Amino acid sequence: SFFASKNDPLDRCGIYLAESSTDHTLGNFAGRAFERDDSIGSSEAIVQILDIRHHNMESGILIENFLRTMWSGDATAGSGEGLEVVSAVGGPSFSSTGHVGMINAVIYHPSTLLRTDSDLIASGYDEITSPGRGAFTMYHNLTLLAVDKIPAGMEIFLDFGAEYNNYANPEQPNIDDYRKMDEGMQKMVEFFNKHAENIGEVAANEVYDFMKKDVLDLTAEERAPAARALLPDTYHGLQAIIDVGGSALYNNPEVVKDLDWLKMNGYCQDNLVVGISKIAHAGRGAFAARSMKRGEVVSAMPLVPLNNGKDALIMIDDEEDSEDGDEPTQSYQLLINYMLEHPKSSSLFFSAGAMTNYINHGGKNANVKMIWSTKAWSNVEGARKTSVEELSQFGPIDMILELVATRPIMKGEEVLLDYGDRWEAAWKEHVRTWKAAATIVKTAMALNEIHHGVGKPPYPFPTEREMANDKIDEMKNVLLKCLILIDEDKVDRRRNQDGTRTNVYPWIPHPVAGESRLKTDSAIRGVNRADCVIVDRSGNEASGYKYVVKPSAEADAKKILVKNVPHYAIRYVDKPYTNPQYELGSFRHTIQFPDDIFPKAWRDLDGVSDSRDEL
Ligand SMILES: C[S@@+](CC[C@H](N)C(=O)[O-])C[C@H]1O[C@@H](n2cnc3c(N)ncnc32)[C@H](O)[C@@H]1O
Repeated sequence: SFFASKNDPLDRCGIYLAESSTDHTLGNFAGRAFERDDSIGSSEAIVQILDIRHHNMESGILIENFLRTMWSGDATAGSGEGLEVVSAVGGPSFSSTGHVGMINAVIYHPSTLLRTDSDLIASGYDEITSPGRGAFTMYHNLTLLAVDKIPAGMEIFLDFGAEYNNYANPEQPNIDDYRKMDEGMQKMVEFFNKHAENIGEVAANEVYDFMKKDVLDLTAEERAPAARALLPDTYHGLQAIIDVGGSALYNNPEVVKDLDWLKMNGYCQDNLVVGISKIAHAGRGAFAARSMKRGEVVSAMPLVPLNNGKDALIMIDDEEDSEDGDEPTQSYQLLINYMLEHPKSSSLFFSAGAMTNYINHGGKNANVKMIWSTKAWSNVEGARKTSVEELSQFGPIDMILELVATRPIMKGEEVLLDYGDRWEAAWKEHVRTWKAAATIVKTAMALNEIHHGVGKPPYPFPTEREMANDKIDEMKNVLLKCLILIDEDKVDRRRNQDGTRTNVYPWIPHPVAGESRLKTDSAIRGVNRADCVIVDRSGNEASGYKYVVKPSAEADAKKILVKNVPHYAIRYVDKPYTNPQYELGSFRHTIQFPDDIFPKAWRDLDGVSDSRDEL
């Protein structure tokens, strides 16, 4: 099962949170070696924040510092939820840094797009009748993907795109300089091993200098200075660089930390795995990946403050017809259910811990509690003395809460926190008064389950022509998305009856081997995710289904077809603004920040603000 096995890699921590080697900012470090295309860490929850800039156009609330710590909806497969989607995530996807020379991982949007919800549905969750409808996120399974070999102890560096502003800087080696020079050095070592003895030391050094100056100037052109800086003084130094794992690691030894140091000074980021909560209607939950002792840190939660948070998370429905003079309807973003609140503070706090966003309310059955971090590399004391208005001077590295076990936790046990009495009362009231809408419209989750249910045979997607008319109403809230990368070199040009031509490209799998840039682009920026229409289908249940699709996002859609698209690369997604998380009447409540640890300096309200719970 999920948790079993003696030499389970889960028994060793796979990734640690600590201070980055690059700056006073958070970083993540490999707890073991990773191969290219391995996934790193656990599968995170994603909370999609919708049109937040639009909803704050008139509020005057400063939200940019908060948003800067979030991903764009493109990176998490959520950009189709609305006009502007920003994604709140925790864990290594949140707390890793970037580096122009040493990108070794990407946030991998197909992991989320291709998620399944069979476990949730099998647990008895009924999306129509559950009072949990719209109260927890439907986005999960976000993972990091290694795009390079990563030695144990090395910092995880993500491609944020922004590093590429520095990509052309000739003073600074970039990822391709490192890679090409490593290849070159390998060849040089082979050359000198073979010939140095015969030609003698003087001639060998002359050859080396010739390669280093003239050959490099000719081949690396404007990258020559950056590339040359990576080469040792004499050819004798080449082998040592190859031996440590290449020029990037040789020139930046500080990016690899000692595993014992990490164990002592870092926070393990994969102590928790996701599963279906044991609590009815709660959705997913966090479960212990390994047994933990009382007092042990289960996970760390770096906090991101959002000033005037409750107001900033209000959505105003300005589409609604207000002819009758009614005020436009207001509701809260789903994110509020994932935020910490203290009644005496105007600030809310997003906790970006590894898997901590999955932790449910356990009331008296809670087995973890929050305490402040005392790590030497953090400056919690400084942040705690600063007023909420000034808090943005501090990064999440200085606002770390530890979730510690209040009793021994067994491997496989659900980890639960006490959200507070007011939360519990609000949830009880919600369950008492909640009524299911009479809806026959299915969500993407329900439809994907038909075609991709785990443990069920694949059920074919209908072609455009086969789409039954009586299904159209039921399907009106969803769109088809295909993961598409095409092999441009293998185009097949067909002449149509009307004289036009159609280009038919073969589909290629992703992740793709080869060029790093294409790989990171398609992984994180959603460039291989397109609206699509199914034109034809072949295969059967036993052999699997293959499709011919029309990528309708292409301007020239009519004239492009993609063939051999496998069944798994096709998914339904919800149309904008139809996900249950936007429905009025969905449960909304913050998590209580424990009073005994809430800093005095952050208390800027008088505290009689319970009425703010209601909109
Ligand atoms: C921070 S999230 C916890 C993770 C969430 N279960 C998920 O699947 O993403 C908080 C939300 O989880 C659900 N939840 C947490 N504890 C619960 C409980 N004891 N009973 C019912 N729902 C709960 C509620 O929908 C709440 O708004």
